[in-house]
Amino acid sequence: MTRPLLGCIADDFTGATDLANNLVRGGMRVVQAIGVPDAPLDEPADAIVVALKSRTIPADQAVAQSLEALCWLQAQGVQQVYFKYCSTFDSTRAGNIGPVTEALMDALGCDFTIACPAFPDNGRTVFKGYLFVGDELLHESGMRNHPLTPMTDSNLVRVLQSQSKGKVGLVDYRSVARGPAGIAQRIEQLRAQGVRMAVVDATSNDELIAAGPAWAGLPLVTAGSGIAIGLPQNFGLHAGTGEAAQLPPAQGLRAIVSGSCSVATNAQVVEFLRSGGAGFAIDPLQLAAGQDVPAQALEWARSRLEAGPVLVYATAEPASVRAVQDRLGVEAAGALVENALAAIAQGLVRAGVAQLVVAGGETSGACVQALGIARMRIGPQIAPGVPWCHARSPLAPQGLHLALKSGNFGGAGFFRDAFELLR
Ligand SMILES: Nc1ncnc2c1ncn2[C@@H]1O[C@H](COP(=O)(O)OP(=O)(O)O)[C@@H](O)[C@H]1O
Ligand SMILES: O=C(O)[C@@H](O)C(=O)COP(=O)(O)O
Repeated sequence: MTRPLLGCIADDFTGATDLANNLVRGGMRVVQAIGVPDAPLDEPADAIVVALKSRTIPADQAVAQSLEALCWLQAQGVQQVYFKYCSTFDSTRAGNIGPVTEALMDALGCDFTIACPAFPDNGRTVFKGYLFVGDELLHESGMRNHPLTPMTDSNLVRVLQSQSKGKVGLVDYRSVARGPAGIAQRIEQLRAQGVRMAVVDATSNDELIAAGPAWAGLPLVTAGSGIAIGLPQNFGLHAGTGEAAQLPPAQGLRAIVSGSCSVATNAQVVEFLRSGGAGFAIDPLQLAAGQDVPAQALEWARSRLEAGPVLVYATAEPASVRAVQDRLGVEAAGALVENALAAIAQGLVRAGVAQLVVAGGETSGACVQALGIARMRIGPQIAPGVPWCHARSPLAPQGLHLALKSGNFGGAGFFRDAFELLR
């Protein structure tokens, strides 16, 4: 069996399918594992993505889990390691991008790496070290109100430096415009200045593809999913050489579980309800008061599932999220809602749902773990960064289709578009 070339560690589950999707589109055969597998890889793959739920946990735990993933990936013989985080650089004050990056560098004996969240297909661009989300700077975008990782500084050199011991620098757009030779020259300058990590400017797919060869010699790259489109060429693979898995035909009932409070998800929920979709809103304060909200949601869903996709959502606008957090605390509110949505996802699958969209990275982590899924196959793309996947679960031995939607990905009609693609 061929050895995998690229070993990836993703800090959340939507991010993992996003990266796997871009690698597949770039020509790689990809295996996506949920958590660190307890056995060696048993199928041919060019890349393996290990999905962790480590974005918002304490930094020391994120480091420990990432190092465990690294160890397993090294045992599979990977040649390069890719630490995948969010294209909006989602982090807490403590990290975890800086601490995990530095721990991986130390373990790999690597003295330099890059940090590039650019994902132009979804409007994430980096210019002079500043991250833009569409036409807005990161700190002016909806990300300033994220329930768990509010992003209030758009200067990524400053953000990464605040989480890191080593020195952070910038490979700016002028060097990137000169292609791999210009980038190599800039990296040498930065190394001479004692810089260990460099944010990389990138504003287009063309730049990311052209820059790809510049990363070939790095044992570790850290990024959103964007740079993945430039990596397969380093291993002699190109778009069109691999293909998205042919997923089995879709069967079973359809549902959406949404715990994302991001701007795009709020618009998607509004649009689904506006167009006549059936929705059940979860009130976190009722959960906190001990009401069996999951049972109520499942009771509500059971009579509606035959008629078409149902939506169960905790998605809310920032003011309402803040009010809940003020009452319950940020972490407690997040965990309460995630656990409830995970129990609902389990109940829905037990009730015959086999086409499930989950909106939100932390939410997806909680749901996929609750479904006992170990591995996912990547299928066709619904929207940039969001593929349909297929997985086996002890609750659905025949398998189920899953789409893990990152909070800010997808247009307003995403939920209906997703099911339409499976028809
Ligand atoms: N109404 C709500 N009030 C407070 N917290 C909420 C509410 N709805 C969802 N949450 C929490 O907000 C977080 C959203 O994060 P996540 O699922 O990663 O979404 P995104 O992909 O948009 O970042 C989760 O921890 C979720 O449980
Ligand atoms: O890179 C991205 O933006 C996504 O792949 C991602 O990580 C999304 O995280 P959530 O918005 O928390 O789903």
